[in-house]
Amino acid sequence: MSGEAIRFEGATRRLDGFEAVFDLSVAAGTWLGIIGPSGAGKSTLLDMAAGFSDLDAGRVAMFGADMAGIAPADRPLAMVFQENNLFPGLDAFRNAALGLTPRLRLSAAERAEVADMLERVGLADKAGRRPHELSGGERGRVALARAFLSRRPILALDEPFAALGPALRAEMLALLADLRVSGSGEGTPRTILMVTHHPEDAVAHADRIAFVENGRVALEGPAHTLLSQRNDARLDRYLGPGRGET
Ligand SMILES: Nc1ncnc2c1ncn2[C@@H]1O[C@H](COP(=O)(O)OP(=O)(O)OP(=O)(O)O)[C@@H](O)[C@H]1O
Repeated sequence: MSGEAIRFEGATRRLDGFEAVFDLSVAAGTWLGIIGPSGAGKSTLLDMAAGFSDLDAGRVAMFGADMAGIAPADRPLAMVFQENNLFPGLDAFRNAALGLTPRLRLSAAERAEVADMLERVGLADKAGRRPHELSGGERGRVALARAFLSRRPILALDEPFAALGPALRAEMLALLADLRVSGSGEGTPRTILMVTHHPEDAVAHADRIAFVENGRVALEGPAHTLLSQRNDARLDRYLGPGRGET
């Protein structure tokens, strides 16, 4: 899939004294890291893309189609939250399978597809466990399996691995990088919008980085150069002294 995966055009949300107005274009197949201070509007950006509430002005388009009035479930986007949003009463297999179909009865082919995805995320032997019987990293794996099974071309991740330690976070990011290519069917990598509080994670994995500040995309550019330019006072303030100079 080529072209533009998502475009924000003056996409506006007003919340109790806070106004976010986003203009941003993300090419299909891009991994975009979204960074910025707390309260800058990063989650609001993903929320606008997911369509959980209406815009106050402007528009969001995906693959050229205006998303106004399109329910979250009907958008070509899957969302992964930090809490993973797994159903506590369902085992890992069922939770993952919900990405494929809301039905509980699966065909043999569907069962095989879910089993294959659980294998890929390293949970083949834990398919029967419910979320509370899994570690944080394992729950994250189930959430990723569900997102990839949904076959939606855009994945939006809001601090998905924030609760994990550095080594496990690195492991999960590597898994995401692998699934993004190998788990995409036709060979086109998924487009990823990933909010992170770890700029180094964005540099390590993302193609591009958007720096969000005060409800705007203040800077957007290639991951490897955006943070090292250090010619922007707002970015300097966010990164702190001595960061991003590599
Ligand atoms: N439902 C809401 N009602 C009113 N204000 C809200 C609501 N949700 C978020 N806000 C405000 O909107 C602003 C942006 O919030 P948002 O969660 O998008 O920031 P963020 O960059 O994701 O922050 P963090 O990094 O801390 O998660 C904040 O000032 C927040 O207090």
